[in-house]
Amino acid sequence: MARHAVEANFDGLVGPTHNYAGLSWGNVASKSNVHAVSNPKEAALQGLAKMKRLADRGYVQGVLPPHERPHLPTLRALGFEGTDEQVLRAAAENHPSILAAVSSASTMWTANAATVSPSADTADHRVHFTPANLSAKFHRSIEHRVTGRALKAMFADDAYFAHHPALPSVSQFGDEGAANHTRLCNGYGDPGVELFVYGQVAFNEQAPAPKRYPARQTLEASQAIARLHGLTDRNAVFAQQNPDAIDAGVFHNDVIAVGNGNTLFYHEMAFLDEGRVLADIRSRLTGAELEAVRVSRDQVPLEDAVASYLFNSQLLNTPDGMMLAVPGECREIDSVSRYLDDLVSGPGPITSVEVFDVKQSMRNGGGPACLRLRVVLNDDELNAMHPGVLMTDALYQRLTTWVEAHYRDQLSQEDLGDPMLLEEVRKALDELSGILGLGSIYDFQL
Ligand SMILES: NCCC[C@H](NC(=O)CCC(=O)O)C(=O)O
Repeated sequence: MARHAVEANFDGLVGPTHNYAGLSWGNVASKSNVHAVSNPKEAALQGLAKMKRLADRGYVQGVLPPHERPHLPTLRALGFEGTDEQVLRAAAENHPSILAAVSSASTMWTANAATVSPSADTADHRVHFTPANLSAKFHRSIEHRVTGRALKAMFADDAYFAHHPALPSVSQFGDEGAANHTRLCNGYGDPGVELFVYGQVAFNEQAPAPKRYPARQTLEASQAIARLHGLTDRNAVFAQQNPDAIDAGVFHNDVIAVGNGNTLFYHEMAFLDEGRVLADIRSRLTGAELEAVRVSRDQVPLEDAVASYLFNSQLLNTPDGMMLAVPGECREIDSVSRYLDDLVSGPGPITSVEVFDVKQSMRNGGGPACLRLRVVLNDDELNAMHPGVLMTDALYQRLTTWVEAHYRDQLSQEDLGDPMLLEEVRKALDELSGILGLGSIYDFQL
């Protein structure tokens, strides 16, 4: 008999240095908003409002803390010396691009924090976590150590939870975490099928690959994660992303597909070999029939899918079907808005659509799905995890007050070298570790 389990969603709390630095070549929004002035306070409040709304609807909602940025240990490792102020000044004056990279609040996109396999799928029946090395982008490659610490603090009991270090940080093992990983299942507590989507085969130069933009995830990385998590051919499927989609700005699979339960919602351009992917899932899925909700180019052109982030939505169970939690931009693009109206009035599994305003994050290429890490937990595992990070009315109030007290309402590239900003961040994060009860996870606290 399957255990009762829930899908808990852990959203990344937006950090106080949220800014638009244009760091992600291949991510259209990041490039087109380069050097716009950001509003970190609004960004964090938008994220908290999303978490609160979903928690109020009865979903298990948690929060992952932001990291210390600018990250002084990285600047020191790159040879910047002296007091913190001197290090910051030297970086700001001589290497503003490096300072921007170590100042990114990119840990908000927790779909890239880790890959998580639920205990119903793994050989040792524990929940397995591997933080993503994010080696494709320097600003993101510095996330995994602190992410690993936070995940260990939240899921500490090794009777239930297994933590692996990130894969080797080289392009051959480029790993972007759950953004390229979807689980199909009957009930959450039933054994499922884990779909790993990769952009490129690293050790075969002849294999199909994008021409314009980088493929961030390799097959070899996905296979390594599956091995580490104790998955087998019976419950893991590996599928190549369509290289043309990557070249059109689909830098992660979660920009073009999302799955929940027995349903895979995807664009026809998502996979290199769509027929094989569906057949591989169907032959492994037990207890349920796969519902493939396919969106054609005629319904939604690929560029509209990328601009609206239609597929970067959360697909959530409701009492009478499934709800698609979409970013506001989906209602601003005609083809997408029309498609959504048809979708919910049709016979398929997706029965409602709700709009979430995460514009500050969207302008860096992060929609509702990028902002959350899914962790399927059975009742014992939910009881065993650290409860201080789970969203309640009280935690929402505390975090909102905390953001109001510590965050700026505008931030430009010039502000990143301000020593006051670093001080504000450390003070805020020190207080936050207390609020969340996670202990010391930041370098400045060790
Ligand atoms: N899953 C969504 C990730 C978005 C993220 N954007 C960024 O890092 C842009 C940051 C900037 O350009 O300032 C990325 O591309 O990895």
